[in-house]
Amino acid sequence: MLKAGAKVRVLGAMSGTSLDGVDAAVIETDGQNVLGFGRSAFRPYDADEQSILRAALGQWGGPAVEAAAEVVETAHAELLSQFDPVDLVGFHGQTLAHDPSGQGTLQVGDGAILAEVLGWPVVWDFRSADVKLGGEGAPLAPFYHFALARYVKAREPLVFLNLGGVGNLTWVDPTAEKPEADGALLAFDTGPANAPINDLMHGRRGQDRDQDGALAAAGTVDDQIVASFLSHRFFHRMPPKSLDRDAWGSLIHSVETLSDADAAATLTACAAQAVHEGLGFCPRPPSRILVTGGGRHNTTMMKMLAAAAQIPVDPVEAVGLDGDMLEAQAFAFLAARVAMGLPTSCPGTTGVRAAVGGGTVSRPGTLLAAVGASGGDI
Ligand SMILES: Nc1ncnc2c1ncn2[C@@H]1O[C@H](COP(=O)(O)OP(=O)(O)OP(=O)(O)O)[C@@H](O)[C@H]1O
Ligand SMILES: CC(=O)N[C@H]1[C@@H]2OC[C@@H](O2)[C@@H](O)[C@@H]1O[C@H](C)C(=O)O
Repeated sequence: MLKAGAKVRVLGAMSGTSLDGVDAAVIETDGQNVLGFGRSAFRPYDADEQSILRAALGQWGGPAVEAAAEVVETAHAELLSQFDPVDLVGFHGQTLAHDPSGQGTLQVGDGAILAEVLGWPVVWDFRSADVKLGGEGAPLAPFYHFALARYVKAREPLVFLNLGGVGNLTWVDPTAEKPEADGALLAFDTGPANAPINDLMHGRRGQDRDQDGALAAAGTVDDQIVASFLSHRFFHRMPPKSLDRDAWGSLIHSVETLSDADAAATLTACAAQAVHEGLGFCPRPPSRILVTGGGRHNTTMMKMLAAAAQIPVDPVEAVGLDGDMLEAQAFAFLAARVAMGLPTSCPGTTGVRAAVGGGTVSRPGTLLAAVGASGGDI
C-alpha cells in the first residue's frame, strides 16, 4: 500500500472497445491531484490480433477468451516495457463482455503476469469490486475527470464526454470537496458512439472508420430511425447506467436499406442525439462540454453535438489536455488511488452502494514465488 498523498509516477494502459490498439501514458499524481504528464505511446493491434479479439467479444470463458488474453498481455508487455521505470502501472485490459446485473464484467489480460514481465507493481481488475457491490462497474474515468476539472481550474459545472466505441459522459462540479462527495459527479454511458459507425464502414466498405465523418457529411439523416432509436428504454433509465459494446447490434440493421452515406449520417446522428438525451439528466446545466476519445475527430459528429447541445462543445485540447491518451491517464490515476486505499467509484458514477476502491495490486516476484513454493517449473 502506498502512503496517501505520496507523489508517484504511474503508467496507465487502456485497450478500448474500438479494438484499435493499446494507449499508454505516464502521469504524476498524489492520488487526488494531477501533478504532471509524461510520455505516451500507442501500439496498434494488427489485423490478426483484431480478429482474435473480435472472435472473443461477448464470451465469458473458453479458448477464444484465452487467445484474446494472450494477445492483450503480449501487446501490453511490448508497449509498456519501452517506458522508463515507474512506481506503479494501471492496467485496464480489454473488456470482452459486460453484464453488470447478470454475469458481471470481464476484462482480459492478467496483471500478475504483466507485473512479472515488467518488474513493476501492477494494479488491474478495476471493475469487479464495484459490480460485486451493486455498481455498473463503468464508467470509471469520472474520478479522473474530477481531478482534471480541478487541474484546468474550472469553476463551474462542466461535462467530460468520451466518444469511444461507446459514449460516456461525466458531469463534474469542480467546487465539490472531493469526487465521492454527494453531488460532485454524475456519470453514465450515453449510448453507442463510434462502434456502429465502424461496423458499418467495415461491413460495407472494408474500412475501419468514417474518416473525419466525411461519409456522414455527404448523407441525409433518417429522422424516423433516429426517433425510433431514442424511444429505447435505455434512454429513459435514470443514471448511473452502462452498456456493453454490442448492446446495440440491432441499430446497424435499422439502416440496412439506406445508402452508405445516409446510413453513416443516421448512425452519427444517433450517437449525437444519445448524448443530447443524456445531458437532460445533468443536475444543473453544464457550462461547456469537453470531448475526449476518437469521436472528437469526427467533424460531422461534433457539429451535430454542438447543434443539439447549444453550449460550447470542444475537444479537450482546448484546455491543453490530450484526448487520445486521457483514458490511459485515467487508469494511471485510478491505480494510484487503489494503491493508496482511496475510492475509485461512488453512487453517482456507477450506482455502487457506497464509495469503493476497485482493483487488485500484483507485485513482481509474487507469481514466481508462488510457483516456486508449490514446486512448479518455469
Ligand atoms: N479521424 C477520425 N475520424 C472519424 N472517426 C475517428 C477518427 N479518429 C478516431 N475515430 C473514431 O474513434 C474510434 C477510436 O476511439 P477511442 O480510441 O476513443 O475508442 P476506445 O478507447 O477504443 O473506445 P472506448 O472509449 O469505448 O473504450 C475509432 O474506432 C473511430 O471510430
Ligand atoms: C465495461 C467497459 O469497459 N466500459 C467502457 C466502455 O468504453 C466507454 C464506456 O464503455 C465506458 O463505460 C468504459 O470505459 C471508460 C474508460 C470508463 O470506464 O470510464
